Amino acid sequence: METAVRVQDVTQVYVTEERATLALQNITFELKKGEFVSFIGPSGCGKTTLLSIIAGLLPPTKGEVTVSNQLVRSPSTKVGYMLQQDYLFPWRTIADNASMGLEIAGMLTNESRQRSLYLLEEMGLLPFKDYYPAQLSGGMRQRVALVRTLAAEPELLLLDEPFSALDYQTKLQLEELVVETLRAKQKTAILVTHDIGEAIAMSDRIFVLAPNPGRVRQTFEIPAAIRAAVPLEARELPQFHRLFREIWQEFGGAGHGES
Ligand SMILES: Nc1ncnc2c1ncn2[C@@H]1O[C@H](COP(=O)(O)OP(=O)(O)OP(=O)(O)O)[C@@H](O)[C@H]1O
Repeated sequence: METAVRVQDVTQVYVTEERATLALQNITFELKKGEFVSFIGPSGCGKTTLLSIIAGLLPPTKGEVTVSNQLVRSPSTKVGYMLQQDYLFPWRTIADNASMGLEIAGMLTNESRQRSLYLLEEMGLLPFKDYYPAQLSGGMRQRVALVRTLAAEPELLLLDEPFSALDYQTKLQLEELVVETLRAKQKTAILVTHDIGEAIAMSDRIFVLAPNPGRVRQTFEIPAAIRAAVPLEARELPQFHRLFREIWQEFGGAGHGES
């Protein structure tokens, strides 16, 4: 299958007056088209730095990133970024928020606006298209943010803890919606999360990062039985619990919860 993302020997050093921090050291991996991977690891291991480099927001000190065989030098509509906060504009309707990414990218046409309305429908949000963000729940707002990200038809989605501000039930529903939507559209995705359970339930592969210097400590392939299930069902499987314990031990069992 074709390679969607190639991260080659990426190293990032932050230099301040006080110190130089090796935030990432020689990170190398490849993702196939349609693959969903997660990065987990303690605070400060370089997760946000890595996403910023892949998004083209930060040039790496060393190494390179290609998305669909094109070198990443600056942000592009090929890469969609979804964050913990939805960053919807309170004065714009849901439909106008959903098409905002298209507008900013200069891609707003009748056709692309229609596509964002269709995505709103897929996410069960069409009845709310004329509402304002304050009239929606946190989970609904994150769904609008997902529509906004998908409307520009990115080839790669970067998901930086997009569910961490939601209650547990909403989080599970959104995990399922995101996995099913991305699988159906064959989108490649990179999720950053502190939640081991979420990473196992959603991914094909998990990279565990370690800090000082930020590096890949271990990689886990997710068993087929888990990948075949939707996230809620995946959590019931014995393979899920075995893997959870294995990754938990990798962390020393501290500071990381299933919820
Ligand atoms: N702009 C910056 N200037 C200097 N040091 C930085 C800068 N940004 C990040 N760092 C340092 O680089 C390392 C990695 O930071 P990064 O934010 O990528 O980690 P993270 O894994 O995303 O952390 P968290 O889970 O807390 O968000 C940390 O030691 C951090 O202090």
